[in-house]
Amino acid sequence: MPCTFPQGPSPALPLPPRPHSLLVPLQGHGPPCAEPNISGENVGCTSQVWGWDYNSELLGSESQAFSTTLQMALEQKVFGQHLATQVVLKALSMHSRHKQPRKPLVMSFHGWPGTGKTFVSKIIARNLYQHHEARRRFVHQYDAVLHFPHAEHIKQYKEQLQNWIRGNVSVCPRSLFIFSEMDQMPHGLIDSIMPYLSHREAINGVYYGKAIFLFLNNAGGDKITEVALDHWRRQKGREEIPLTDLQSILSAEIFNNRNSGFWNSKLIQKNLVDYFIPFLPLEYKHVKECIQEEVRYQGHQEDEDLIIKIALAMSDYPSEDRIYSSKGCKTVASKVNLAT
Ligand SMILES: Nc1ncnc2c1ncn2[C@@H]1O[C@H](COP(=O)(O)OP(=O)(O)OP(=O)(O)O)[C@@H](O)[C@H]1O
Repeated sequence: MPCTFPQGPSPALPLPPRPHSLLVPLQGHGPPCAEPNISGENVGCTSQVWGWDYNSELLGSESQAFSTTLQMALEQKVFGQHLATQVVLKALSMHSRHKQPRKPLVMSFHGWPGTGKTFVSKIIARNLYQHHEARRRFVHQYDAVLHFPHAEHIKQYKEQLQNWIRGNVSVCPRSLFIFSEMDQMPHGLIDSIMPYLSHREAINGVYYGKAIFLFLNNAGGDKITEVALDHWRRQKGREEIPLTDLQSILSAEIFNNRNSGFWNSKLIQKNLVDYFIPFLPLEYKHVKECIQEEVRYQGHQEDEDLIIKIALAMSDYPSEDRIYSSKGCKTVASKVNLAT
């Protein structure tokens, strides 16, 4: 069963003419089709080669083991994001248990830079697909700035994006799609994948319910910070910030904000995003933990004074109280490198 697929775009260049290819879904026991990944390279997707079928649902004890390992990774490595980690864990555990989930799992991460959105998406990818070769085949990253730089090419991008998703899911149903820099996404582009995110059986023989979509956005970050700051000013704990309020604030904000890739998006209107996940602004103590982690990673001796100095310098918002780091933990590695 031969398959041909479109090639991915050359980053930041006008798109080459794209072949109209016939996408043949992999049905049960046929030989593996070549898979289009973002680099345009064709690789197969035989999910069993690593001793584990990544395309099948997790059964009882496997599901429990997956949840426990993911929970440990999130709790140990991610600082100050109790809301995000709770929701991610619940959503993934539920989705991975089902043989035929009703729809793909769609999560939208929101927050200031450096708060852990990409970091968490990497932890998810690593835990879902432990083998690096599996990650290469099942995990697909799209960077709006890199892959969709020219708003005037939106028509081509729409077709291309549909082809990539259709092609990837037809051979690797449990594919993970990560869209970063969503704020730079040309308006309307993301709606082109709407049919794949809806509740359906299969479209032209391809079933999308097992796929997972993650959207990473800065849009909504200011609103999250407003809510967090308001809580802090009313002397309420970070843990008391209500998730449900934030979720509705986020969906409204990204729909109405012209600086968001979801501006006026039908995906939002039709409620196809399952979870809007807030990444809270990081406080001094979280930045300090990031610095400690980085000091260890770079193999330096822990120097408490130095760690405090860097963490204090990074806590800069709002200017009068300096509770949060406006860059999160983003520049920690270079700061530690320079200071040691
Ligand atoms: N909450 C966190 N806990 C632990 N480390 C973090 C956290 N947030 C950020 N980091 C560290 O900072 C680095 C940069 O963060 P990350 O790339 O996840 O930010 P981001 O939220 O995706 O930012 P942007 O919106 O600019 O893409 C991570 O690789 C990680 O080392």
